[in-house]
Amino acid sequence: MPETRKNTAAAVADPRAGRVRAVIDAVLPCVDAGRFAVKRVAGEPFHVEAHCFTDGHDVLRVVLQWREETQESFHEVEMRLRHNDEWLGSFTPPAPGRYVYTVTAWVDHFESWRHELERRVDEEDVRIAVLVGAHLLEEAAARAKGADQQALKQWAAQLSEAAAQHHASDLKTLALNPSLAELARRYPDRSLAVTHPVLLPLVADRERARYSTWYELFPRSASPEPGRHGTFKDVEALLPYVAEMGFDVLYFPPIHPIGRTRRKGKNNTLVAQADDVGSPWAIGAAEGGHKDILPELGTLEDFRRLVARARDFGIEIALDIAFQCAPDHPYVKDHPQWFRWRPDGTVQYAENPPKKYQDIYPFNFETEDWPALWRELKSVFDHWIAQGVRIFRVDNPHTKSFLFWEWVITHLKREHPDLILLSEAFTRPKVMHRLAKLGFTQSYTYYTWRNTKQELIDYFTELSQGPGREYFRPNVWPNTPDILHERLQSGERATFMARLVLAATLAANYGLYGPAYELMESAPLKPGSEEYLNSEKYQLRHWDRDRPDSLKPFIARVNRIRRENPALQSDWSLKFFPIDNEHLIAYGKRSDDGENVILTVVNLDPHFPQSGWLAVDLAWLGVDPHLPYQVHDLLSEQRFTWHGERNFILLDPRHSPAHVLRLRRRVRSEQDFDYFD
Ligand SMILES: O=P(O)(O)O[C@H]1O[C@H](CO)[C@@H](O[C@H]2O[C@H](CO)[C@@H](O)[C@H](O)[C@H]2O)[C@H](O)[C@H]1O
Repeated sequence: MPETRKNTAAAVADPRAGRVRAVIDAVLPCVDAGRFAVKRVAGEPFHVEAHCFTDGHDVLRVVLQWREETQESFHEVEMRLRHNDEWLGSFTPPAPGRYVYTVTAWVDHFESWRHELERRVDEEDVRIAVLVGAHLLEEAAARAKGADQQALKQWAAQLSEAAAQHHASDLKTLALNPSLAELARRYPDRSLAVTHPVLLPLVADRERARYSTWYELFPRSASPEPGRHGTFKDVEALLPYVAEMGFDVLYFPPIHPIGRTRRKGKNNTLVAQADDVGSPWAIGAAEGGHKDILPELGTLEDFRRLVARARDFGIEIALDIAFQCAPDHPYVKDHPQWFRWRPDGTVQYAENPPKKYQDIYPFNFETEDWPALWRELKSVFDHWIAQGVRIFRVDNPHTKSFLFWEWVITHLKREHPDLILLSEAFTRPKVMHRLAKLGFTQSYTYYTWRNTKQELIDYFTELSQGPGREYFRPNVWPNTPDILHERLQSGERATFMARLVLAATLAANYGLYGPAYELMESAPLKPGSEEYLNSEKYQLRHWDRDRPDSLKPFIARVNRIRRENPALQSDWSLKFFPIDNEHLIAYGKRSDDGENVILTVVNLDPHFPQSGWLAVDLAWLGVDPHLPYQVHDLLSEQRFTWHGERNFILLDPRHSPAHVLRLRRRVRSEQDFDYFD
């Protein structure tokens, strides 16, 4: 039966249905009418808006209802009318997990009566209205119990009695007594209430989902001795280095045994030499597969110790989940049905067009044995979770089945609500968004390829203000082992600094691939290529991390600024400000309470000083237009006193391509002298 006819039939069957007058037109936020979850952070208020009204001018009451997904009873929060039939309410999900919320509304006869009585002046009208009120209070008393019931009955009797004796103004004072109204409000008649038909889902993550600072390194290049394969113990020795730079997530490309058949050689060559180490994403060899560790890196014990040591430095280890197999992977022999075999007995290698991955087989998600495949892949996550890992970067998720992702993420997050999954899908926007909707906590973005002022403004406005922000949390990277953008190929220090400042201040989640970044590695494989020359993807590298020109101190400062300024730890407050120079970009971010305000200005031209007049919005900054204010450059420690909206900016890339300015408003102290806070 068509949906509308079913509804009509149900309405006729329910004797109440035709009497319901409250309408819930929309409940926001919601993603695809409730098909997917909105994302927020546990411990932070979640604001809900409902569009509710009724015919005529009776008064509505509207409540927001929410509960943990697995609980049965709802918590209820009264919503308040803002204007224009828009009702607001909020609740704070107490812990990471899945929640549901909805809205219930009803025409409230008691509130309507009060509203009506307030407007009455005619003595006889007031008297009748008061009698009506007495009747409503008796009804409320019938719904109440104990002392409340007695109080309501008493009030009803008082009103009936008073109606016969008192003047209109006394009657009104008596009837509109606010504390008695409060009591009556607790016992509303909800028999004709309507509830929004969809229980909307909400995923509450832990804080690191909103604010995280990632550093990617290849453990095999962590050795202090040139030519020796790095180990987890070497990475342990690098933890202070990573911590000093202020990173809180340390992410490794796959750490598993690497296939030998079709192993790739240095610089992505298709024939490996005897000493070539292969690509870590070519997972699986005689030594094992996705649950095993490449013996050269160390043992499972070493790994567990590294995870624990990292935690002492405030760093979480993130692993790469790359669901694909080198031809030598044990799965290929043990579960041949998980691969698509061609008539000639071969498997077509994996691709992410135009890239070709000749050294790996993709799984066939159309296999009839899919339940076993799904369970096995989930057990890979389970295995690493059992070793203490809670953050995963998922390789190329768009080349695997969407149904699988929804299933596996739902189950994993139900069991471990603190999991963070970063989706590495540099593909079509709609596909990236679908993956985020399916449950990925964070998503890679196109930031790497957004370089001009207008590109950055358009892209970050979309990310921070567009409807996708309800479920798509950007994680922006100025470089990755796969992407050495043309701009960075110039090797200019100012460009590396500017791209870093942009990433770190435009996005609350950002990461970089080091030490290539801090050492400003800039040589491409060949002209026009975005691949690094002598990429660590195919060979060991030895890095001189102590090089005097390293950007390490600069990165450490930028990350410290992020840590000390809540304005930079979330995305939605971003606001761009006009500045009359195409090479200068300016924007602000502020904390939820408006106390912490950061203005960033970046010179996108690495060669020349650029200057311009910046126009800020004083009301947005929370600055009194009649007082001067100070901006404190947290990069250079310079302080500038500004007046009014328009202020002059000059940025010389030879010194610093950016200002990260903390607003210091003028305040008056108790001793009555002025200072900047
Ligand atoms: O496809 P993307 O560009 O998003 O990159 C990710 O996935 C690739 C496949 O896992 C991975 O590619 C690397 O590993 C392949 C398998 O060993 C190898 O054939 C490629 O040459 C190598 O770049 C890429 O690193 C990863 O980020």
